[in-house]
Amino acid sequence: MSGAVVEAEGLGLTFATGDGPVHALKDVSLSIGKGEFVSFIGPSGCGKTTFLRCVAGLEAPTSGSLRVNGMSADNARRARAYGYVFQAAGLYPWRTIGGNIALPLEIMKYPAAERQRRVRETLALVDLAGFENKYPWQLSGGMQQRASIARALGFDADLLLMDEPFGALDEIVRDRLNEELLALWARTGKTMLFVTHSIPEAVYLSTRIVVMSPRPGRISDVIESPLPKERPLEIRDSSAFIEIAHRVREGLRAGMEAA
Ligand SMILES: Nc1ncnc2c1ncn2[C@@H]1O[C@H](COP(=O)(O)OP(=O)(O)OP(=O)(O)O)[C@@H](O)[C@H]1O
Repeated sequence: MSGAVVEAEGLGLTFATGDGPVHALKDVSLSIGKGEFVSFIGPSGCGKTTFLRCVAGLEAPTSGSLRVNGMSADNARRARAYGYVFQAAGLYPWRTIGGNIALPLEIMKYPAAERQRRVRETLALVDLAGFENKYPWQLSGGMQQRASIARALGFDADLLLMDEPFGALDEIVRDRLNEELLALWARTGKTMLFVTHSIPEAVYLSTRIVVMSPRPGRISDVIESPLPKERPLEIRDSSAFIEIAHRVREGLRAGMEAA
């Protein structure tokens, strides 16, 4: 066994639609090791969400193979191998922030005291200590997104799947959350799969950037980041950062031209 957290080999997914087949993914091969921070970037419709949903066992590939934590994606889903964070925070408005974070733990039948402990712990991790009894509408958009990350962290999965979690936020809030997410990643050592449309966000966060292109959705470039693990926001002005951003942009352009 390779020990990879995610191992995709020749992965393909074709949706049968009324207008004919849609090749959402074609021949995607990628191995993601423990503790990596991998971003997926590409134009709308290139299969980023579909790939994440395959890893999550929510979509069944039509060709190739996929292992998550050494098992089928379906079994990994059953074993609750991952936390999933969506673009919209998706908190239940009638539950408090603590109640929202506790919900998956209730479903998994964690005892009340353990639920309480984990709610407190994850809220502290995302810098929301003390907000347990507030309702989602009492929090800003950025705080709600942090609460949804806390919910995904609550049951200690080693793998976090994040689909454009900060896409709807303004740039200043997004910068702050990017910094916090990096700190959280450094503290927890989790494996991150992160979908984004933003080149600076992908370059700032990732140890590896997967550039995708559409029709059919496939990988057009994989970029290893030479940036150090410690990354103050100012690193975005460094020549190393600008160079990687340039390569991502070129990869996106080449992918669009080939499509
Ligand atoms: N359930 C489905 N049935 C049919 N086609 C689908 C389905 N889900 C996705 N697709 C198609 O598959 C392709 C890839 O979609 P996907 O949502 O993975 O792209 P994406 O890169 O995440 O796009 P975006 O950046 O807009 O979120 C698109 O052409 C989409 O229309």
